[in-house]
Amino acid sequence: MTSVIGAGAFGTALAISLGRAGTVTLWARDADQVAAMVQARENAARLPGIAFPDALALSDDATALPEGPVLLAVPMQKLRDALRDLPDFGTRPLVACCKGIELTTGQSPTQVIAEMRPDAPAAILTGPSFAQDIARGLPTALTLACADETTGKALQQSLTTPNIRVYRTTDVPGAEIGGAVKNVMAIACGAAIGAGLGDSARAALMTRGYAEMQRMALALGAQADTLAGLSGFGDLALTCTSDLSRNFRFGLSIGRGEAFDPSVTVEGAATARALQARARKMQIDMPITDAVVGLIDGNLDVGRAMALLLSRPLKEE
Ligand SMILES: NC(=O)C1=CN([C@@H]2O[C@H](COP(=O)(O)OP(=O)(O)OC[C@H]3O[C@@H](n4cnc5c(N)ncnc54)[C@H](O)[C@@H]3O)[C@@H](O)[C@H]2O)C=CC1
Ligand SMILES: O=C(CO)COP(=O)(O)O
Repeated sequence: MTSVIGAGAFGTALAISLGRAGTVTLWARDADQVAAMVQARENAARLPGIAFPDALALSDDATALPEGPVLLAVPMQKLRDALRDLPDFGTRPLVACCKGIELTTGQSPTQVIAEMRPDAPAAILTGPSFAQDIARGLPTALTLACADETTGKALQQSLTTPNIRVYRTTDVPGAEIGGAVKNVMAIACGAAIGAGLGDSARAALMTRGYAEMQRMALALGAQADTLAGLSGFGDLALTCTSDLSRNFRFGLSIGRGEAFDPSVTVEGAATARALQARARKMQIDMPITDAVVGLIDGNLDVGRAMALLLSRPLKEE
């Protein structure tokens, strides 16, 4: 039986979808939140109005989760803390359900898992999907990346539901870099739209952002096909074009000069910094990522960032 750690938007949505297909346990660290969800049979904070299926069990006791894979649906920058606090799940597969790069170490989700739980097979579930869409039963397609093919195949089976079609790859770096970089590009696109620079500018940022994603991923040994798939191009397309994306909305607020609620999970903010540091170390050119860091730090405004990007030396595409 699958367990989901973290009753935020994504963890709850996955548990709802899995619970419509079979049994699942959703764990949250906050006993009061669990009690409220047991009572209401919904996650009123994150997905109000979407009823839990009967086969979704709730728990605040991570030592009592049933056998089976464990999905880790906590933000990237909290993954290490969560694993530090959680019990040892032995050799059960641990599936990261977060997107980004750890700021303090430059590590990807599965690298953090491998360091914290060396005995557990590590995988990542990523790709274009809004929690609201998954929870409402709308069709979605995701990528499950696992270096071990046998484990990956078993996870692909157990994570497929009536509305989630799971594709599989062994190209873990490709899937992870796609999911990390697309959030940074969504901030850039949001900032451009927020500042009134138009859809043509957005298309340019998406395309050149894809080039940055490719440069970093290929340098890490990823396959180009992975980046053209759901976890790369697919998620870039979704996140850079939808107001449902928190990264895009964060960018919008920068472009409009408005405040943004700091409690909202915006993975691209810390990840932009982490990617910039890694790119510099690897001598990879990532000018849009640099611009996003400048925007977040307040060292650049959107007009100046765009002017810098447009005045770079002319080159072949
Ligand atoms: N919301 C969405 O539509 C999607 C989110 N994701 C990814 O899922 C990940 C999580 O995002 P959301 O669920 O949307 O965020 P969220 O902000 O809704 O929820 C995060 C949850 O993690 C829990 N948490 C934080 N630190 C923890 C710790 N140390 N131990 C245990 N639990 C902890 C929080 O209590 C909260 O319930 C992100 O990496 C995001 O990119 C992926 C696809 C879709
Ligand atoms: O990852 C997502 C869609 O695939 C969710 O995007 P946001 O984190 O920007 O809301």
